Amino acid sequence: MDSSHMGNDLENVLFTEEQIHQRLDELAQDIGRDYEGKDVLLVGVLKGAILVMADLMRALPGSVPMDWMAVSSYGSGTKSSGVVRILKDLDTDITNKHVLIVEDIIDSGLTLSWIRSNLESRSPASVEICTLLRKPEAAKVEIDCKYVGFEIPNAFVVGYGLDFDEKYRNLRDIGTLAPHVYS
Ligand SMILES: O=P(O)(O)OC[C@H]1O[C@H](OP(=O)(O)OP(=O)(O)O)[C@H](O)[C@@H]1O
Ligand code: HPA
Ligand SMILES: [Mg+2]
Repeated sequence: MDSSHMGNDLENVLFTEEQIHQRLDELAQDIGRDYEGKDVLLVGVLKGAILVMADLMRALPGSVPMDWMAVSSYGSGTKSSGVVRILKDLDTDITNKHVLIVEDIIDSGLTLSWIRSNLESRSPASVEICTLLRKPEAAKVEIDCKYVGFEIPNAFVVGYGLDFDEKYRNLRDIGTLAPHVYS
């Protein structure tokens, strides 16, 4: 195991574990109220959303089922080309179901834009999105996202599920990476 201190690789902590949990609790209250009397299926997007899902679902009232999709952006080799391939599809038939997509971050928006229209083509009762983070300045497509944890500036962030080269996902806080890490 890499024994270096991941926390030292952060330039700035943007959100502590406590702030993240508190915000997810607030979102869970809104979601619980909006879906009162309805069955909702949480759909997480692997892998970044695993911790958002874990904390959000435990803050929701009642029993809430979850399912997962894994997708890969590819094409030019750059991140989020907008060309998306399904690596793992849902196990669940979502026809006539209320679907709430759970994400860690909306950056360009290309990933979620594709996933949303893919899910909408399956005749669900509804599709909404809950994301912990959104970067408004980075948007290449507008996404109608009902539940947003925090809006952040256009900087690369890691921690709480978010990675740089598959590292830092297990950091408890979310922060920006120090330049020495990628130079
Ligand atoms: O709005 P976009 O510009 O499309 O970027 C956002 C997506 O990119 C990241 O996932 P990534 O594809 O890196 O995979 P990961 O979740 O496994 O980290 C993140 O978790 C979002 O799913
Ligand atoms: N950090 C980690 N993964 C990401 C980001 C980010 O800022 N944007 C899209 N995927
Ligand atoms: Mg992701």
